[in-house]
Amino acid sequence: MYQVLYCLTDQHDWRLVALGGAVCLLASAAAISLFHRARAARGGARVSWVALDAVVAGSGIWATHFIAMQAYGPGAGGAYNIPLTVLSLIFAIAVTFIGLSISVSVTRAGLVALGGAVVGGGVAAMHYTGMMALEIPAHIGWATGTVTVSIVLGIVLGSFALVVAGRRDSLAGALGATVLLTLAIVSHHFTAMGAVELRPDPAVVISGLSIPPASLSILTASAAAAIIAIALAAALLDRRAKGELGRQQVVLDTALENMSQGLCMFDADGKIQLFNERYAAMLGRTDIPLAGRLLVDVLREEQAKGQWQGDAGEFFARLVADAREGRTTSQVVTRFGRSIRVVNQPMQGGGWVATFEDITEWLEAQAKISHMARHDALTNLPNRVLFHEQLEQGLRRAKSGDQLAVLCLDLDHFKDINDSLGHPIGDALLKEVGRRLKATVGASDTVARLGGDEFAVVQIGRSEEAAARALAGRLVEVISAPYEIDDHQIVIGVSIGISLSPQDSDNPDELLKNADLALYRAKADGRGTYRFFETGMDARAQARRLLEMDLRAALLRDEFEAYYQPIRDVASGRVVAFEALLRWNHPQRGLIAPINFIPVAEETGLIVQLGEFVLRSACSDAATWPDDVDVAVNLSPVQFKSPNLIASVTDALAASGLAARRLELEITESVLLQNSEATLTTLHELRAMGVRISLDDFGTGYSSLSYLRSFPFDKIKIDRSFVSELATREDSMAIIRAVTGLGRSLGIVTTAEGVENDAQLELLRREGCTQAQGYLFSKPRPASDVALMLNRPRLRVSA
Ligand SMILES: Nc1nc2c(ncn2[C@@H]2O[C@H](COP(=O)(O)O[C@H]3[C@@H](O)[C@H](n4cnc5c(=O)[nH]c(N)nc54)O[C@@H]3COP(=O)(O)O)[C@@H](O)[C@H]2O)c(=O)[nH]1
Repeated sequence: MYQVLYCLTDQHDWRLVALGGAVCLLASAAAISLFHRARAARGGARVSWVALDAVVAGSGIWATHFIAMQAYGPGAGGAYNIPLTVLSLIFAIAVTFIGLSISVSVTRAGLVALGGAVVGGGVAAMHYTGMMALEIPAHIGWATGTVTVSIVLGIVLGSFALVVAGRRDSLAGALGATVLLTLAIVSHHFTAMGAVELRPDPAVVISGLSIPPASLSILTASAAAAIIAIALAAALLDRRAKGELGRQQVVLDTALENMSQGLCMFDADGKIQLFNERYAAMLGRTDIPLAGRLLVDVLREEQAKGQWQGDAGEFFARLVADAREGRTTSQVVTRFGRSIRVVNQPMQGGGWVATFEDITEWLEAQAKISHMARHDALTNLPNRVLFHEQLEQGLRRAKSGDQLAVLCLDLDHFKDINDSLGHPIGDALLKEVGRRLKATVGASDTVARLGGDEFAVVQIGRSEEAAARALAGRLVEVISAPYEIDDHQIVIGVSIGISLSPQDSDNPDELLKNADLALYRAKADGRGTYRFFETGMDARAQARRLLEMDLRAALLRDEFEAYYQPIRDVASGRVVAFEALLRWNHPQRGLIAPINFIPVAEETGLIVQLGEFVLRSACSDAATWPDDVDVAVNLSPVQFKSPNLIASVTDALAASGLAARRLELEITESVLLQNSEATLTTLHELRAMGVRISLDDFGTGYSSLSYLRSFPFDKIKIDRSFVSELATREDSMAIIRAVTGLGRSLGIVTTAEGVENDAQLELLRREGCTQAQGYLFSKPRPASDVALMLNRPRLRVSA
């Protein structure tokens, strides 16, 4: 120690020592600044920063050494061996590069210190190589102990310098590290100089390959200038980088605080490094200190306040482990009644970023969409999709011995209500029907709206046939009870088809199809009732579907033809009219009678087209007949629902040129049964055109006499069932007598249908019946036979 002090005070020029110290401080400051830049960079950029740092630090150590050597009195007369001097600079730079490379790339303090120790070792390597370059007329010896101390000082202080520098990039840290690195270099140098033992010897010759002190002064001054330049450049770069960093920080902060998600960044230990306000607000952590705290501590604090439940330690350990093993996790948690999706994304180099998204509204929208996809918007009942699922579930869950019933419901004539009262009333009616259905079925039964006016029910139990029968009866009753909607009194019936599982099928689609077939039967049987599925319904429905397809094709292929049957005046025997009767010339099945296709044509609405065809044909054929022969055309009740009826009659008359008075339209009582106000208006309009109206099949309905009062018919046609029983049944005779009497007193023509023999004709003549029609005169025949039928009173040849 004394030796070192003596060396410093007595053997050195203090002005140059101060200069060396200043150069060393400057070089150390630049080296530490560059060290921070290198630590912040990655890959190739980091290597460049480390290399520049090594040049600055190595040159600084080297320049400090040689400036200090200029201050060293005993060495003043000497020179410096050039190769060793250069080698000392190379050692300084190379060893420093190795040490810095280690410290820059690691985080553990021990390893950072190891890098610092290597830098300290580089200082020593440079110093002693530089000392070997010194050529003076003396022998240089070394005090081993002091040499060791000098090396240890360089290594230890070098380690501390880089550990402090590596801890954080702050001004205090940078200053501390700069001072420590300066101390490492300076303390090593002067301790090492204290170890020098000179034995003067004039015989020692200075080699030719040496550099004189004056030249060395220039060299060290250049090195110092270079260090100052590099230090200034580094400082500038540092300032710029920090400025850029600051701007980026502002941008990052703005982005963080304006994002809709909450964000929190944790280091590898689970300590909160960064978070935004949204995160704190979303998790209700605004009043808890968060920055720099372990998440587990935050959770425990919340737990104490009753704001967090669970095992905080276990939860935290799992998060840390997931991040360590690179697992991204995602879950939805509920906080303060809100649903929050949390995603924990591990980061490279340890730690994780957690993002928090409030998905409450999104989940609600999802639930709404899913509800809408499976429910009917009008009634809020399950729709066909959900009904199918529930039916499948019911079938799966049904225990052995359980039975399941599917009831398909269709409102009777709902379309009429929609058409006459408008859709808002129709909608309100459907809603009320849905409500009544729900109120009537059992708690475990399912009600659905399959579309339009179709509803369905699934019933599960042990004796389902009896239960289904009881429920169907109740439903018919409940749905048929009057409705009061917007001051309208509405009455509507319902038809129900029922299929049972397992007997009818255990397949949901089959069960629905079978219930549908049974529903079709319920409608065909007069509506307002229920029917169970029976085997064979399927075949009948299939046949009906085929017939419907066939009918449509037949219309396109023009396979229909109007036949005519004469109607004779009973008194004179003259043909007064022909009744047009439709026939289907089927290419395979031959001539088909209307009884076999009119009902299907009526159900499908095809009767409208067929009726128009008969009207057109009848009018154009009749226009070619004698002027005193009329034509009668049958009108179906379905044609009265078509808004085109008047137009098609007008068109048929106009197109044929037939006088309206020669056209007779035959309607049955069932026409008057439906929406009678509108029907009567149409009948009056037809009548006003000059067309005559007959009441067909008289006597087969329920209230024939009251219908005679409701419209002034031109003709009553007595059904052939009375005529055929004339000879055998007294009451038939009485009815014919009553009707002909009624006709006479009301001034209405009466026509007896189905006259097959002279006896029947004779009786009718006696009772005063006006006209007769039947096989006695002729069967219905094609238009080409009209002339024949006009000329021959009897034409018994079959048609
Ligand atoms: N809406 C329309 N309905 C039509 C049309 N064409 C026919 N029809 C209706 O089809 C039903 C069956 O008609 P059809 O098989 O032609 O039978 C008619 C006559 O052949 C039959 N008739 C006549 N005389 C006798 C007889 O002496 N014996 C006997 N067993 N049958 C006889 O009666 C049918 C005519 O009846 P009606 O119409 O009541 O005068 C039938 O209900 C037709 O109305 C059409 O174009 N449109």
